[in-house]
Amino acid sequence: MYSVRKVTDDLYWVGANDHRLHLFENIHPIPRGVSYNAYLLLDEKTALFDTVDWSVCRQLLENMEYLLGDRPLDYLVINHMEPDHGASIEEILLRWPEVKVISTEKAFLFMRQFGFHIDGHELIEVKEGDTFSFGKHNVAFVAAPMVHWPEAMVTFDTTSGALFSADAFGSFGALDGKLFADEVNFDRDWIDDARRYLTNIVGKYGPHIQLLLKKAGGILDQIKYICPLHGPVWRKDLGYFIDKYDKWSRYEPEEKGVLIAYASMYGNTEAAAQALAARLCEKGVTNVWVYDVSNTHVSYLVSESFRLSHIVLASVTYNLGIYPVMHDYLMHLKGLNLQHRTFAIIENGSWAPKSGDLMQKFVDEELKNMTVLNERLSLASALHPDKAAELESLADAIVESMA
Ligand SMILES: Cc1cc2nc3c(=O)[nH]c(=O)nc-3n(C[C@H](O)[C@H](O)[C@H](O)COP(=O)(O)O)c2cc1C
Repeated sequence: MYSVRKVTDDLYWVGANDHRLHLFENIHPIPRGVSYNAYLLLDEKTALFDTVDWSVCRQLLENMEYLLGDRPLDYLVINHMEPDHGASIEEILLRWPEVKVISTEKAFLFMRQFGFHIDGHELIEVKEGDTFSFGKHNVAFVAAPMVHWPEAMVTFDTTSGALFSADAFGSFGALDGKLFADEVNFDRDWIDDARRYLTNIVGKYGPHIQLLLKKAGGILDQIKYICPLHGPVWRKDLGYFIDKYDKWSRYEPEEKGVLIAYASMYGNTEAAAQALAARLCEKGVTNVWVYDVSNTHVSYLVSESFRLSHIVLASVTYNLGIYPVMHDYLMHLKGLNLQHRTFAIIENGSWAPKSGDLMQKFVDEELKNMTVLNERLSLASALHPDKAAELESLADAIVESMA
């Protein structure tokens, strides 16, 4: 059975939702599922913008057959050919052998690399600034390299103001009937998954997102809809989400607040993390979030690190090193290029505490544009009352640095 939503009079969402996949890219948990969005334009010519993951191809086909009726599919526009969107390309070509495929040179190369049989079909290679007409609707193609793959482009419908934004402006989370961001409480129910999606998946390519935002900036007043490949479509309050993207891609925190990430085996470092959280709240800083790195998936830690201005690393020493799970979290921050945060350190060890120096070295040498506060809390096995003054000065230093 078809399941489509109308975006405009002649543009339809023909994608599908997936609640079965546990790990997006086989790494990021998606407890709220995910949507694969594709859009069908019924103009004088018909055009499908992107396809869907293979797991939901059947739904895409039913949606298209319903809307097309006796009409042929004239064009397939591929903005992004990563398999969660491109996997159904070949099926579309098999069912509509006359369809002409519009995409970038690199995307065609990737299609061949992935083994799609595209040759023998009419391929229309486009690049930055090229335009095309489907009848009433004229579109312009805009290169979006590394948002999130090098072949990516976005397509702007200059007639309707719809921006087919590929992976940009996407989010984890299945739509479950609600297509538009204004049909949900986005700021309450979606923003965390949108941030987790963007920061973990494209976080490394902030400058490339900035480039795309600059291009979009020139036509901001003409953009009426943002149609991403995952998550809700935007037709109201576009500035809210564009502003979030701007912050994330400039590595600026959204909020003044403290993330306390602790690594603890027997609970003593955890107790110190809790004591610090309590002291901070006592001093009026209540935007404090405490996470155990061992039972929090790193994608959430990354997302929270992008949200908040301050990060406290509290780790036991483990075989003269940083606790491995904490080290993994730090490696993710490095890989995703996070910058402009203030760090504080709590270390623990029973015979040769090293984690403090090592975490400091990591932040200083492996991350960019970070500040580490001088005050450090160093524990020999457990936090005792004789450390109250050190704890206090660490809390004070954090509060002062937030002013
Ligand atoms: C496998 C293992 C390796 C450890 N390596 C060190 C070490 O190199 N140096 C050290 O001072 N303590 C080491 N410790 C001890 C813990 O870091 C220490 O007991 C710490 O206080 C535990 O804090 P927690 O209660 O938060 O787990 C090690 C403990 C384990 C289990």
